[in-house]
Amino acid sequence: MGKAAAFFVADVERSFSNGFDLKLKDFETAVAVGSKTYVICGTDDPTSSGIRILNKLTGEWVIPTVLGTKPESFKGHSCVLLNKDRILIIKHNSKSNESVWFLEVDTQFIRDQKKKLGTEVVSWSKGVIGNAELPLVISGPSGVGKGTLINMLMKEFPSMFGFSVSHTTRAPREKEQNGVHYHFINRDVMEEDIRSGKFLEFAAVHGNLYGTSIEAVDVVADAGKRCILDIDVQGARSVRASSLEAIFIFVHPPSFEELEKRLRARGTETEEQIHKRLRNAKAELEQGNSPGLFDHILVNNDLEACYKQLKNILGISESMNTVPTTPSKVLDLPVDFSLSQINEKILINHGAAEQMVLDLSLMKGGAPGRTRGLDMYVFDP
Ligand SMILES: Nc1nc2c(ncn2[C@@H]2O[C@H](COP(=O)(O)OP(=O)(O)O)[C@@H](O)[C@H]2O)c(=O)[nH]1
Ligand SMILES: Nc1ncnc2c1ncn2[C@@H]1O[C@H](COP(=O)(O)OP(=O)(O)O)[C@@H](O)[C@H]1O
Repeated sequence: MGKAAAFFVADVERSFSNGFDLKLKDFETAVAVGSKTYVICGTDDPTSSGIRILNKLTGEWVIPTVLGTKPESFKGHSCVLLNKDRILIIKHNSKSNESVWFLEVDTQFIRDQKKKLGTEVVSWSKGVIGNAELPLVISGPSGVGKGTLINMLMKEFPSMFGFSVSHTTRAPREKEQNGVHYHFINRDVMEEDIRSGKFLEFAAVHGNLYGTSIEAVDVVADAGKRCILDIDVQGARSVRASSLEAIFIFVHPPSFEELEKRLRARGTETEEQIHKRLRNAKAELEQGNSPGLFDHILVNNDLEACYKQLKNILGISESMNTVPTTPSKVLDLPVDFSLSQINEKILINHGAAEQMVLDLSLMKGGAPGRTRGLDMYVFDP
């Protein structure tokens, strides 16, 4: 999404919508979007999806498929419809670093998912104050050294980077731990999860299914870290085509012979698996060079030199061991407030002389990732 356009004025409904009784409970809000009314549930009930939709033409209620990681603890909140495609939700009595959420109802991502899933779909996207660093997608043939480079980065900068733990149907290697290296999963379950829209991308690689769940990326972002995805070229292509912005890096071996040597020396695959990986490596190397897919190509010849180059691309130096961006000041949001808007600014009205403002003019990103570039500050008129 580019720069946000002028906002559509919020249409927050009370108890009735087009003559239908919405039966709103405590902490529930209703927002009209075209011929539908979205009721956002205010409870923490884990059995509830939290969202129900009234079709105002037929009076029918639908429980949509809800994608993305939903906010924890969700009681008092205020909301506003933006651009007719997403509902901005600000939690009452919360801290500014976890108060802003978007429920996407008609963005491109939602329209694509509706087509794919054949159901009503909404998706949560957390709002981030400031500019969270873009996720990093690292691809390259098996044995080229992706895992080694990623481990070096995570070891040197543990507070800066987090690994997106993929799901796979392949069997664990001896030293691999479930939930750390991969979520090892049965094929039937993974296929069902793919059908229900849990995956940002997935691909069949070397005869197994691999995929990145939306949650895997959200977990890292929620820990305030920059997410690293180790995925194959098909996966990188899918992410490139999605609305998740990222930096794409392809790791190239110095030669095919060296790749084979590393793969054998690693000693984690059978001879048959090594052959399959080497066969696939040829195609991957060709695709890695395809124009427009990768932002950077790294040749992993000397490991230390390659690692240094990777850090240069990421703009980090030896002396950095904290999050590179200056963290924004965390503000306390009042127990109760209402929202109004002036162009791309949302005013948080709570009766005090000083006013809180959420500035959306540099808003970017959105589901299946976070919504970044927001600013929140106190304004004393
Ligand atoms: N598309 C996609 N590829 C993945 C994912 N996770 C891992 N891969 C890729 O699957 C391939 C095989 O990974 P793995 O079995 O760990 O073997 P290795 O590459 O030899 O270490 C690699 O190219 C990974 O980048 C994922 O979530 N999605
Ligand atoms: N630049 C390098 N020179 C020599 N060996 C390397 C280099 N980079 C990685 N390796 C080794 O090659 C093997 C494969 O690396 P790994 O990180 O597992 O690859 P990938 O994750 O891409 O499959 C490992 O045994 C690793 O120690």
